Amino acid sequence: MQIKEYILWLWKTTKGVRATMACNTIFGILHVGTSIFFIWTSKHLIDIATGKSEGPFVLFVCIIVVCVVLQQLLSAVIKRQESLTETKLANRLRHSLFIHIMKGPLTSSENIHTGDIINRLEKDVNIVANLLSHVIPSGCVTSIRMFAAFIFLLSLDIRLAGIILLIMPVTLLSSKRHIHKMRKLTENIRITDSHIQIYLQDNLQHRTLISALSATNLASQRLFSLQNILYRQIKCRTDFYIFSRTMVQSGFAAGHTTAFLWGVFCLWQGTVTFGTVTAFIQLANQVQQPIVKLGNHIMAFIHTFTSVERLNGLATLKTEKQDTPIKLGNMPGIRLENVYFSYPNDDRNIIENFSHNFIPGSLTAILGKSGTGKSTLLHLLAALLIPQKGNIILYDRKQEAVASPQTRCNIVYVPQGNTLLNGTIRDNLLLGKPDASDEELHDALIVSAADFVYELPQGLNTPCRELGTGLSEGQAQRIAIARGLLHTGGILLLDEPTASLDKDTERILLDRLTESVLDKTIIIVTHKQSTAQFCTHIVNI
Ligand SMILES: Nc1ncnc2c1ncn2[C@@H]1O[C@H](COP(=O)(O)OP(=O)(O)OP(=O)(O)O)[C@@H](O)[C@H]1O
Repeated sequence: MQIKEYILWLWKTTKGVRATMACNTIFGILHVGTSIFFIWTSKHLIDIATGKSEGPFVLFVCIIVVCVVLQQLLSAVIKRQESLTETKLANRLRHSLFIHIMKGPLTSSENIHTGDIINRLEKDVNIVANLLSHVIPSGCVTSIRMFAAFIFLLSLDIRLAGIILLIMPVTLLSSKRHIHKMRKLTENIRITDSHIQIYLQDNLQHRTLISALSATNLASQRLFSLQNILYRQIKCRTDFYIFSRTMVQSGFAAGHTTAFLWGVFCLWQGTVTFGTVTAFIQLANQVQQPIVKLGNHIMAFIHTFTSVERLNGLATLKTEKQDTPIKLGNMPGIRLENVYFSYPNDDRNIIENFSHNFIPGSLTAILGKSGTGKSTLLHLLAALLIPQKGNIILYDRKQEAVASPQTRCNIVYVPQGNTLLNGTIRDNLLLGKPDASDEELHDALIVSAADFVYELPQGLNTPCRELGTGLSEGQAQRIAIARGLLHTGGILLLDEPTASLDKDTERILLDRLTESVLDKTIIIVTHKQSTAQFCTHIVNI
């Protein structure tokens, strides 16, 4: 990413909070104004006190008190505003990226591990939000503070101001080589950090398996070595940063000391007043703090490059076109004509010249060896994948439509395995139909042979913990079928719905499905002949 694109990306991200950011900057400038005014007043006050000039002593004391109170008030307002802007920015950015990823086609984000996505949405978003809400407004104010202090110094004594110019080695930090090296170091750190998050997520999610394989020690060693890599990378960046920072600060310290000694010398010579020297020392501080701050801001700006690149990687993932859904009649059919499909970066045709007509109201079993492409076929029917060649057409008596995200409203897809989300059984069912009544929930649970729910102590309010923990695989699958049945859509796709069921439960489920679901075209992927026997059609792939 080029610096221009980086800045443009940041600019776009500030949409909606630009006014607040501008306000924060204005408050910061007011803070600078009061600081400079404070210094000017204190100079005069000291000159009046030491008899070098005349003026209203009490008025100057009052002005100083007002300046101090104003500074405290402004600091409090700035802190509050910065914190609120940061949260707002982070929420907006996280929300828009979340929606973007969720709307993407199946193949768009699957090369990025969920752990990495979460790491980006958490840490990189926070880094960017901090830069925009805090670093940039503060950088503007800091530069103005330096400039104002310098002009004031110039008005006091041109020679003292000249000395201040010597203490600007901060430019070292913005040299091209320096930026390039910091970017590289930060990039490596963020990648390793993501690897650790992926590793933690995988291992924690599969901790039962890891224990069963007695691989806890191995898991611990691997985590330790990943953490060691991160430690070394952070150490390397910290050393480099501390070295640059020390160079900058040493330059400043030398300039500051020279300036101070020069001021004392002028006082000794009687060429400046005591008030001027006090003002000078305060102004030198007004320059010192900003220089240190500016150095940190430049670092934060460089660190954020990597985060912006990582977030841009998510923001540029493909999305599906969001057009008006095409709703077909109650019981549509679906026709495949010479369909070819292969996954990206894989030359193999998983689906090759496949044709079949799933007629309205039919109940079809798709049989085939493991890995032959049965789940892929369901994904194609649901338009979660798009074929390279051939047509997939949904139709009813009146119209036809090529399978696309727009036709997905006609599809109810129940994937393989446990797909329950964190929440209660009721929450999971309502995902299928948010306004479903208890009676509708009851009917769907009966048809999917999941009436065991009513025997659980908490019934519909039973919590489904992570990945449906607390329920058996077969129970979770039947609740997922009930959820699918609640969803509107005339084509029901079931991927291995009976895989975890005993013979009796399998029969009850299929009996009830065939008796009650009369308004849907049903397609079942299965390995079991016993399931296929219930179907009106069989397709082998
Ligand atoms: N996201 C993917 N990217 C690349 N290749 C994939 C992807 N998903 C599946 N495949 C490949 O596509 C082939 C078909 O997979 P699919 O899951 O459709 O098989 P299946 O018939 O449903 O298998 P099973 O009966 O074991 O569930 C496999 O060889 C698999 O390696």
